[in-house]
Amino acid sequence: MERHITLGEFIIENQKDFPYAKGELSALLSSIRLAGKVVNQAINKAGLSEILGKAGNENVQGEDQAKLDVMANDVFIETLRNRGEICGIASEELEDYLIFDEDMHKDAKYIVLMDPLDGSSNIDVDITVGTIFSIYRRISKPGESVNKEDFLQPGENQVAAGYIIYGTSTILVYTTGNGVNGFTFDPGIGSFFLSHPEIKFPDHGKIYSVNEGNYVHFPTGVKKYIKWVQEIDEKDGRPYTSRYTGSLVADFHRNMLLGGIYLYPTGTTSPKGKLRLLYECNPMAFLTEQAGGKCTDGFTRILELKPTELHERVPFFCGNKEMVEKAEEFMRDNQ
Ligand SMILES: O=P(O)(O)OC[C@H]1O[C@](O)(COP(=O)(O)O)[C@@H](O)[C@@H]1O
Ligand SMILES: [Mg+2]
Ligand SMILES: [Mg+2]
Repeated sequence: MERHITLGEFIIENQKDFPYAKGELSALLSSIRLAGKVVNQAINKAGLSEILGKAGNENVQGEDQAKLDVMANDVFIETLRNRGEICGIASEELEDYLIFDEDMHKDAKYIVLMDPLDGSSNIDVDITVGTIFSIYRRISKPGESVNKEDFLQPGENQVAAGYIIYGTSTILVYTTGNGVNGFTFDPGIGSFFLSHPEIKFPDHGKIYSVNEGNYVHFPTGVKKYIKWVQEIDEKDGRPYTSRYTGSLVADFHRNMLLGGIYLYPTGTTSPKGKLRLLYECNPMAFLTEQAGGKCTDGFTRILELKPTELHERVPFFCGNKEMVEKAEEFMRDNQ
């Protein structure tokens, strides 16, 4: 039987593809893998522990934090703090970015931005959730103190991005700009193995993912696009199928494998949309483009947007190129 290579072997083997390869990025990816295992274990037995339910405080987004949001945030921060590959981190669950100023971090070249637990509304009801991460080289010089500019870089500066999906199986999917690969966790062995090599969006998609409960609040362009996908047209396989889990990672993963579009547009209740540019949209946009798809805010390429705030939100149109271009057409024609 063909032996699946482990994530560790793959990271080392592909280190050469990375211009600055000295092993720090490989070590950083391994740290994320380690923290992911710890969070995965907690999620798998969440119902048997005190980890379900709300933590009793609000995060900077004004959302009630789930205990698992806090736990996952702590696990990733402490794992990365103890391993020295990064000089700072920003998270959905932290108001401001965190500088690691211990000596072992001073010369570290990378920073991480992350959504420790994505799909929080699904935690207590056992529906798939995830972790999203985005990695940049710092702009400030090693030895200097980390500053806001290090975190407010456009998405096209990312050196790596990915997610861990805690679903029927746990899969870590990432890119360093050389394609997208997925690794399934084997709990019996305790390792991630290459299971989804060189993931590409299929040529055509037939799935649309949007919270139609917000339909009345959507811009005209989105309303017309949704009506269009629901019309009958055998030639291009409409009506499309509606699939929406409430977890970005789960909807994105399905749509990347099967072909589809995920939309979180602006709305009268969320004038800038809901998803956060730095640790939700940028990493998914990097993966999307590496997998042959397209990702915009309805008009502009997500990866070209210049961030101004850590937790800023942007409208998000992501998926098969032709599907996103069709949605953009409706947005342009109905401005
Ligand atoms: O419930 P809504 O408004 O449709 O929003 C669902 C979206 O919000 C999110 O839950 C936001 O992420 P967090 O759970 O990390 O806050 C996405 O995963 C999901 O796609
Ligand atoms: Mg999220
Ligand atoms: Mg989250």
